[in-house]
Amino acid sequence: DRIARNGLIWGPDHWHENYPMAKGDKQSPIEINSKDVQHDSSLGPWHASYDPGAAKTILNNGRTCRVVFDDTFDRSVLRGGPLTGAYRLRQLHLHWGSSDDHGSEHVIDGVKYAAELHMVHWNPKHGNFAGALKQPDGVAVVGIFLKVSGKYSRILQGIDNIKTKGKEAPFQHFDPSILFPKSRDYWTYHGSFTTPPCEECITWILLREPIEVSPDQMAKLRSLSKNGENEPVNPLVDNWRPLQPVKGRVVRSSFK
Ligand SMILES: COc1ccc(N2C[C@H](O)c3cc(S(N)(=O)=O)sc3S2(=O)=O)cc1
Ligand SMILES: [Zn+2]
Repeated sequence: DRIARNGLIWGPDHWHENYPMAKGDKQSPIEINSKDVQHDSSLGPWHASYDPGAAKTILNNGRTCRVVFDDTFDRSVLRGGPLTGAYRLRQLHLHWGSSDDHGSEHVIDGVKYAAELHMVHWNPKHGNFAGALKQPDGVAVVGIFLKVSGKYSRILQGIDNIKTKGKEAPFQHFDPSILFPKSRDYWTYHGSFTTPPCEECITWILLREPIEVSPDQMAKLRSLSKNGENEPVNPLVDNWRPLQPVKGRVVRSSFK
């Protein structure tokens, strides 16, 4: 009952009962309408310098597929763009749908992508991750849209051995930079985690150019299960939060 009450089972409309931030005025995801976007010429390029050796494991936590990195020092960092200072890469994960026509959290001019990959970084000036959560400049998430096409790009090869909730496997010598598209163009706005506790501590950096994944890669993502190994099969799909109100926020772009 406690689990049901914390909204993870009842879903997004109940999260605010345990996480009041879920009804804040800087929630994510949002729809980005190009007509309302403001180009900001002061927004420079962002730079990621990731150490492939920082990658540790890939796991299925029943809600997403996550790769975790060693963030005990400035080993894999993101800087530039809208950010001040170097933010440490902590983990990456994905949100996806039950079919190719939806699955992303952010929506661009009405377009929903098949999936959205999030690279989560935190600002070490706040001491640790828990401290960073409480700061408006505490966390930076790079969002990359995935679209399905015949062209083949290997994402997260290790999905095979984390089929059920709780499964974890080594995931080493992995440089997440290979996931970046050619263009560095991005939108940026201030928002929140798209899952509880929905803290409004995130500088979102959404890449304009989607990356392409093959149908079988998407099928692999959709073959993950929410359930544990010996429980009834409950496919892990549609782990995206519905759109949240923009509430007057301005989305800026690095491009015209
Ligand atoms: C105690 O507060 C916490 C806050 C956040 C987290 N994490 C797990 C969340 O699911 C979550 C969701 C993220 S998203 N979809 O990019 O907005 S990023 C992220 S997390 O890995 O930082 C853990 C504890
Ligand atoms: Zn996410």
